[in-house]
Amino acid sequence: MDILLQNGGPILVTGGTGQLATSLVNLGGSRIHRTGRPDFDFDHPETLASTLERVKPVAVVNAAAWTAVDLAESESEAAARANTSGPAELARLCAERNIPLIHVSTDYVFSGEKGQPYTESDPVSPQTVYGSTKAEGEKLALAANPKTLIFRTSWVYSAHGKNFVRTMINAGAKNPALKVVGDQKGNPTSSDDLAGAILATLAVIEKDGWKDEFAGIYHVCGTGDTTWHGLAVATLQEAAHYGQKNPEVTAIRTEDWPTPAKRPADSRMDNSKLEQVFGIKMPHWEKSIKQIVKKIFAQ
Ligand SMILES: NC(=O)C1=CN([C@@H]2O[C@H](COP(=O)(O)OP(=O)(O)OC[C@H]3O[C@@H](n4cnc5c(N)ncnc54)[C@H](OP(=O)(O)O)[C@@H]3O)[C@@H](O)[C@H]2O)C=CC1
Ligand SMILES: Cc1cn([C@H]2C[C@H](O)[C@@H](COP(=O)(O)OP(=O)(O)O[C@H]3O[C@@H](C)C(=O)[C@@H](O)[C@H]3O)O2)c(=O)[nH]c1=O
Repeated sequence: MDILLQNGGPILVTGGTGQLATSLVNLGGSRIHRTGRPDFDFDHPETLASTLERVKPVAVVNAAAWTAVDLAESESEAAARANTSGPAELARLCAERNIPLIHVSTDYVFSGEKGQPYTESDPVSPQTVYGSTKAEGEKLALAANPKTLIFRTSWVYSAHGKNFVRTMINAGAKNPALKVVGDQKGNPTSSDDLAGAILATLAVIEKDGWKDEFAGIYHVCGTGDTTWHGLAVATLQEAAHYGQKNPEVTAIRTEDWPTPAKRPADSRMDNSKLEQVFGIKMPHWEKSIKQIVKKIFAQ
């Protein structure tokens, strides 16, 4: 059964064949209109207005972003076009049309030093170019359209696209032993679960009509937390059910896996606002990882 009402207008989903855009297309039914490069390209801002003019959406979900965290350190201008100025212009165009925008953001807007799950009222303090460009994008999108909702998510994985879970399955198939950082904590999120939450939110907005209190920031990540090492172990244990040999997975420290961008040590986020405002509960990551690994081996 479709989550969205059958008889509404088109919902524009940006992000081409990315993880979240694909999940939205798969779950959202006939009202989802997916767009991506070259038709919709933040590097060519004129394509934003032309896409909105053509599709005439009743709402927009922005799932397009620069997500290469390390590469952003050296490609900061392109990252800023995709994560900051592009979303700001998209929000402005949505405001002109008086339509809601769900803009997706990240746990990497936080430094990771709080020691407890972050809430929406915690100040951002990004430590990377990716995180800074996303934090700035949030601010500008909120300012440009009074009907903006920012959905901050984290550690997104799915059966398609580039993500840590697929990387671990591929690496595990080739290597007898893997090393994975065990001192960075967060909430793994299935892109299908995130898509489900976005569609359920749009359904509430359509059913109740727009309310000004809907605008603002929401944390929307898988329930439950772990480390990257914990996620790797859970993924490979599940993969073993499908005949993959289980490699040994050793937990290492952040300093033993040097990267250009410094990841937050603890970017756990609290989802309670999403439940309070929209009545949406996110599934536990340990349940969702089983579904996604199953999908990966069914391909
Ligand atoms: N992946 C993750 O772990 C996390 C993601 N997020 C956020 O969730 C959202 C969705 O991420 P996810 O689906 O994983 O991302 P993906 O990297 O899977 O997909 C992103 C898409 O954005 C498109 N894109 C990149 N640059 C531009 C541009 N300049 N103009 C237009 N489109 C562009 C890409 O297009 P093309 O296919 O042409 O390259 C790609 O299809 C993003 O906002 C991201 O910041 C938040 C937390 C974690
Ligand atoms: C592949 C690999 C990574 N690692 C480490 C590096 C890093 O600290 C951590 C995560 O690795 P990745 O680089 O794959 O993940 P990363 O690109 O940092 O993932 C992030 O993407 C962006 C888009 C987000 O918004 C974040 O929420 C988060 O999901 O695991 C290992 O320790 N061993 C490995 O074999």
